[in-house]
Amino acid sequence: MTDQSKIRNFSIIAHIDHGKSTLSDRLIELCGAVEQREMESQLLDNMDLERERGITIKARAVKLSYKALDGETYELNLIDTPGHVDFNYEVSRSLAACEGAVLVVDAAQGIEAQTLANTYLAMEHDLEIRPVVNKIDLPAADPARVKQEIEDVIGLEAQDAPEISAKMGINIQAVLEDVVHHVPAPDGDPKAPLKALIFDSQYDAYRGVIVFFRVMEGTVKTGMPIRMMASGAQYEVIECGHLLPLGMEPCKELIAGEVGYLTASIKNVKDTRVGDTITGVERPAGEALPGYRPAQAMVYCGIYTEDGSKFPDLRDALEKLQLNDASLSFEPESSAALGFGFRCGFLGMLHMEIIQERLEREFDLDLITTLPSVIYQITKTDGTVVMVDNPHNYPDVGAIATAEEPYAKVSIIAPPDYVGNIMPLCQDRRGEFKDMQYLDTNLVEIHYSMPLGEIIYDFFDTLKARTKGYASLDYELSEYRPSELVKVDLLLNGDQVDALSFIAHREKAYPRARRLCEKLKDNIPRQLFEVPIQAAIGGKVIARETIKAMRKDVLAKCYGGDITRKKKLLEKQKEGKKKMRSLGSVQIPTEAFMAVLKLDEEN
Ligand SMILES: Nc1nc2c(ncn2[C@@H]2O[C@H](COP(=O)(O)OP(=O)(O)OP(=O)(O)O)[C@@H](O)[C@H]2O)c(=O)[nH]1
Repeated sequence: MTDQSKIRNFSIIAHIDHGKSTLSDRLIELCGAVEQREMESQLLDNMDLERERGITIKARAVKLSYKALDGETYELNLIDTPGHVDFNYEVSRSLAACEGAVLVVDAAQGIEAQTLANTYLAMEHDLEIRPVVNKIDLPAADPARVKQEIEDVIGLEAQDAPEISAKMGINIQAVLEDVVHHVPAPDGDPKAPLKALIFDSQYDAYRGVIVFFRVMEGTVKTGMPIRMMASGAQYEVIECGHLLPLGMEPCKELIAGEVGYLTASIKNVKDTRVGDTITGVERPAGEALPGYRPAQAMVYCGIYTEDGSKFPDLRDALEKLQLNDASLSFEPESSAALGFGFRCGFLGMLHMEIIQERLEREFDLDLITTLPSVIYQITKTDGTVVMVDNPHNYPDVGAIATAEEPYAKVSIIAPPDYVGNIMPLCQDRRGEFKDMQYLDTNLVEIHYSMPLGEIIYDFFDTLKARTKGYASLDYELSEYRPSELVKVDLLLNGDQVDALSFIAHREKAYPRARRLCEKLKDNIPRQLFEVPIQAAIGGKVIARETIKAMRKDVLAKCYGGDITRKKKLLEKQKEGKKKMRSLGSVQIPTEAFMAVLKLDEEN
């Protein structure tokens, strides 16, 4: 049986680009797990998209076998964490599976925003944090200064922190020695009823869902009947084992403290939610592990294919993605402007972009997406309550008794110097200040209550820009509150374009409507006739732009007196006009349409 005292479970945390992935690779390499030539450049980020965007989307784990200088062999489980606010919950579950964290700090840059934010997260989970100073090969490296900074700013003992170059492979072993000797071994009774924490899962076409977990108490065995405590789903373990860098290694059992995977003919990741507790059916645990939270879609948008006949392909693609992503939701909808498509729900804007990109890239679809929206709660005058995630379904003003929008509890952590930049931003986003407290002399935590609709529009990016990247953000849906909501319709040539309607707070509706009109004007090519662009609330126009008619003399090319040709051309032009009008809308080139929708996300 595995010796618990020889197990070390840890994550690597760092500010972006400080060398987290490079160090992971080096650790894997040093443990002899993978020959260099076999190794993909970055094993832990194993999706193309992740590699290209330089972010880690889903948590992963890998087991390394390390023969330490003390002659003992240790089982090291390196658990990777995603790095964006949309996936904060997954990060928290991954950290909950660890006892320690290696904090990588760039020897030239020193402490940066996410260094602090991630350290704080690790502290919340009571992890043993081990600083490592990376990139000592750089000419600008100043490890002594950076160590002092770690001590002064974070308050972590850092004088003995390993000084390394992950890129050049210098002093990597010191990191492993440090982990082995300072990160505590896991505890937990292997004989207790099973409690295993799910921190990730993945769909595999042949084996069904592969669940990644950390055993907190008890033992997982092949053949054992198990139950997911939150979802209630029951299965029998077909295979369990360890996650090695190049694949899975089955074994008979995994004891408390170990990290591994199991398969059980599970058809859908929905049954194996991140954060859920796996227990045994025969001897179930009394209560689940703390911290489970079902994934909740925060942002919705309509997704359509450019080519309407590709609708079935879009459905197939979404179904496939959903097998692997329990937080993606979708249902069919239709639009007069765009045809048949799906209303999709996401954890946040990044999640939305990732899904859109995967649909386009992995499934070769050309998409049109509508403006993102949150879910509004409308009580009608007849007493019925409707949840509206699509402006198209927004009831008539006359039928609405109260309109409510979702609010979120927002927590921002930043150095005190930036408070002066953060507060006006939150106020501008209709935030309601709650409180502010000093975590230590260098960090404050500010709480706001803010409409979710204001957060999803680039709040995170603006916050980062205003704090030189130093602020970190976390938010959680709290409640619905009455709000002065309006539905704004966009009219082209007098006809409503349903895909461009949006719901907003009255105050924000005007500027947004104006911007949208301007963008439409800039993006729609001139037509043969003048096209008014209007934004209206109810019947009242609140913004207007005009696309001037193309001044093309259609007769210019007709030399001489060929009257039939002239007639034909004039006829064609008229037809053109008619076609546009009789279609009930202006023909907008798809690219222009997308440009308008895309640009608006930035506002
Ligand atoms: N000079 C030097 N460059 C390094 C070292 N370690 C990493 N780098 C470089 O720094 C850049 C970022 O490294 P990554 O390992 O991708 O950083 P990361 O923290 O994983 O970044 P994200 O995955 O985007 O969060 C890459 O270009 C690496 O080659 C080092 O020790 N010395």
